[in-house]
Amino acid sequence: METTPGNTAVRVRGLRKAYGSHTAVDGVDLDVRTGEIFALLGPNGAGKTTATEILEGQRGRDAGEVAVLGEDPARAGAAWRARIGIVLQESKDFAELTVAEIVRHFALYYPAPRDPDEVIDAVGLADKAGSRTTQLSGGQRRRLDVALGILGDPELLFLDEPTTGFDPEVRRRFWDLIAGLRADGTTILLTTHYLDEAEHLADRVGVLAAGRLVDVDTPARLGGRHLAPATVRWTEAGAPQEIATDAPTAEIAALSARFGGEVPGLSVYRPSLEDVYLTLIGEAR
Ligand SMILES: Nc1ncnc2c1ncn2[C@@H]1O[C@H](COP(=O)(O)OP(=O)(O)OP(=O)(O)O)[C@@H](O)[C@H]1O
Repeated sequence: METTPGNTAVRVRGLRKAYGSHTAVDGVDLDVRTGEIFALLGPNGAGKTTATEILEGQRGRDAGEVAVLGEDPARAGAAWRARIGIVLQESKDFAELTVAEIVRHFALYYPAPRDPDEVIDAVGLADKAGSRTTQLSGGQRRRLDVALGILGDPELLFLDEPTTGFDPEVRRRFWDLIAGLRADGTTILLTTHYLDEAEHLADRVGVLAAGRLVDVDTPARLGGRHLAPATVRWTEAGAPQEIATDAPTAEIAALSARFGGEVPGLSVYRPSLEDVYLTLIGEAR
């Protein structure tokens, strides 16, 4: 089976989609490389869900070229569908079934599924295998969604806001699970509103604003973040002081020499991913 031309899992050129007079996706070019975690960021209504649903083959497009695992999702069939995994924002409802029953049932839909018990274990639900979904917490429901998304052993996994409502510890464990999937070779396209999640997980991020992709880069370089000066702050004569500098270490050494050791209230600040993200979407308005 053909995987991907030039190690590209997703290739999009000139993608356009309008709902009536409203253009939701407005000429997007995007490449997701095989084996990477790519995070799509953007404010509410930016077009993330529309774009990903087109890539998943769940929504038609008005214009543009799209290749996902080498095939056009608008025309691809069941064999292609078995190579992708999808975790939607909303959980499905399976009130009367247990976790194990659901996972075993859905395994029947795939030509070469992963072992259901191993998948339940991988998402940390082994001790809930006999529980009905109504007895699960929100975070546990989300883990079941992910279990179903990875059950077919997909080459490409779509994760739509996977950790909404998770407590911090569960989020960390979930991140480990996602990083483990990447380590196993799964390509992951993630949409999220959590900048720390993108920073922790993503190899590259793309920022979508009003249907246009305004920047694509690593979390460290997005929006020229790596080039931005650092701000050194300290307290002197009871008043806060600050200086923007490309050489914070030299500034601190000079300050330390001047104070004869410890510099009161010393901190070094660099723009966070959230800072550059907010600047990028502000400029796009
Ligand atoms: N089925 C639809 N019919 C009409 N307009 C739609 C439809 N789906 C989405 N839209 C509009 O298209 C735009 C993009 O929506 P989309 O759901 O793709 O954004 P999003 O980036 O996923 O937002 P969020 O972060 O809130 O999930 C929005 O203005 C939305 O109102």
